[in-house]
Amino acid sequence: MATHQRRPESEAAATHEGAAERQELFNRIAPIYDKMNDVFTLGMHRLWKRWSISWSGAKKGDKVLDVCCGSGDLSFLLSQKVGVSGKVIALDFSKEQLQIAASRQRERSKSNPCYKNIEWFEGDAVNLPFPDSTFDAATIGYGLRNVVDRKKALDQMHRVLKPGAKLSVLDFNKSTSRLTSTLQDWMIDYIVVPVVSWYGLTSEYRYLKNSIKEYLTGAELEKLALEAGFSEAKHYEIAGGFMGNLVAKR
Ligand SMILES: C/C(=C\Cc1cc(O)c2ccccc2c1O)CCC[C@H](C)CCC[C@H](C)CCCC(C)C
Ligand SMILES: C[S@@+](CC[C@H](N)C(=O)[O-])C[C@H]1O[C@@H](n2cnc3c(N)ncnc32)[C@H](O)[C@@H]1O
Repeated sequence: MATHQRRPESEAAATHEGAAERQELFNRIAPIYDKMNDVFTLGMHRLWKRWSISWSGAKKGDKVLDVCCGSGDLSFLLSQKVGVSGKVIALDFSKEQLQIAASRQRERSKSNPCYKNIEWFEGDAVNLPFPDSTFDAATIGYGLRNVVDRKKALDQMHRVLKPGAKLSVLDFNKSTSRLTSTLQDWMIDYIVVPVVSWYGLTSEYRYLKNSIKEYLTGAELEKLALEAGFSEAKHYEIAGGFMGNLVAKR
């Protein structure tokens, strides 16, 4: 009888290879996700997200899409950018992440009604429930690397963008520099994982390391975006090469 050998810990990403496993992973880490991002980047991830929004070209009155919105960091920045006359559609397949996003929206809307322009959707990035040519801009922050079928997600984002609109893809940079990738691994192994072990989330953050290894380089992301039909694609390295942002024009 065939037995399913459990993969060694070193292939943590492989044990989260399916979409359902990743969906559960993000449900599990939702309670500490935002806090850990602030702690481990000393809040700098918020700056990188602001840059990503700027690269999207979103402006006042636009209707924009945030794919893999999670707890809503990019959605809230887009909300401020498009203002009360604009609309933000934010999609994720993690119920837990979306619950945190909606709770944050309720809280923030008390002091700034602008945030009421965000609408949350539970859905899959590879099957966006929106018509063609709907959005003036789109973002996907730390999401594309986690989507199993990245090409399909890019095809979908291309489809729902208006001609000439931009997609901004913020994520880790799969660096071609051995020093940078070694430093990334070291920080996750010796700083991130020991801390999150206090919350019993070791394998979830070990997945992070392997997902970066299995990601695409900047040049490969540019190529994939062009294959998805985008007319232009440019990848920018930020944060000393630890992170990167792809800007693709429809
Ligand atoms: C906002 C950040 C990461 C979001 C994020 C994305 C994922 O795919 C995950 C998967 C599984 C668990 C967690 C995440 C996740 O949080 C950016 C940094 C947050 C990281 C937790 C910190 C990792 C340290 C980096 C290797 C180096 C930090 C950069 C330096 C400060 C310039
Ligand atoms: C690391 S979080 C990023 C959240 C947010 N964009 C940010 O920048 O903090 C990745 C998010 O992608 C979502 N995700 C991964 N694969 C997805 C898919 N196929 N469809 C929809 N959401 C997905 C996860 O549920 C998770 O909330």
